[in-house]
Amino acid sequence: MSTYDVTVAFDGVMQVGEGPLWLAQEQALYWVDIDGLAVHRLNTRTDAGSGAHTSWIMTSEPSSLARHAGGGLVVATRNGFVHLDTGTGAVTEIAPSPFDRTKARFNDGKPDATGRFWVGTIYEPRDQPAAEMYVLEKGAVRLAWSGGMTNSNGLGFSPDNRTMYHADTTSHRITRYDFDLAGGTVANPREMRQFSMDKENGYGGRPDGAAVDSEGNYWVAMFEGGRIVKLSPSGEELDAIALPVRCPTMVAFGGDDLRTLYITTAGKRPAAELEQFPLSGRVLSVRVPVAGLEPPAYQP
Ligand SMILES: O=C(O)[C@H](O)[C@@H](O)[C@H](O)[C@H](O)CS(=O)(=O)O
Repeated sequence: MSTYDVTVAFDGVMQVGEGPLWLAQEQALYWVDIDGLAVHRLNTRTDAGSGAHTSWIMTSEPSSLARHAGGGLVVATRNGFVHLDTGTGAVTEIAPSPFDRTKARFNDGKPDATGRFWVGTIYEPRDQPAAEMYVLEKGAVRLAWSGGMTNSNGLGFSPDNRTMYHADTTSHRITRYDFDLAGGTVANPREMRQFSMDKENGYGGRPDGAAVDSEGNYWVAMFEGGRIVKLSPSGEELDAIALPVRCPTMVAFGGDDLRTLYITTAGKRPAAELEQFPLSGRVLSVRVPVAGLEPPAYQP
């Protein structure tokens, strides 16, 4: 395991920091606080001054972000997909969520190279694998698949766009799919990595949000595992980053060279955990030796 120097990128405390997204054009990191109902921006330009941090309050839980090709962001929220004009703060509905909002919300999402925004759900009762995968395509929402998962997470696409990576946090499993970019479909699911669910013997956490680097390796936040794990496309553990928090939630590559890994974390945790890990809820960052990929924009 390499040695990494983890620092605090943003010292505000999130309830459930998630969905980090780097916008190279702005040299800014965006992320959400799911239970805080907020979208945040950190302008990393040294001349940002008092404008370094901005946030916007949503009307329901935001869970993931995509850059909108027309400007601003697409935000996946419990109530549906909205456009956030980050210049004016205006929020405009794109499409309502098509599921029972009393039992589910949108969760982790990623745009594909054609500009579709893939977003899974979390089935909140967590008593059956009833989560779903949706796709926002040209303003319309379609169901990609249903079931087989409880908390949809860990979405990523290989650099050649021929593989989709996906995690179900609850079952501690990461799956690879053959991805048809032109058709927007997946096939041939194969287990990529099954993490131990034994919380009594060296528990390493469960896969949450993830990102794929320019070499095609998959970096995943291990919730309650206190680490980021780097996996090869076949699921072999190549490296790991130990963190000063127990609950990282997702990673995104940023910085002017895409070699800064930003890490969102959960702050809404038991008091004993917050005492042991006082940086819980912050946005962390760490320099890594490989560049990431800037996610594509959503195409309306
Ligand atoms: O993906 C999310 O919604 C957030 O990262 C967290 O809610 C996290 O995934 C979730 O709490 C993990 S679990 O349900 O406790 O396994």
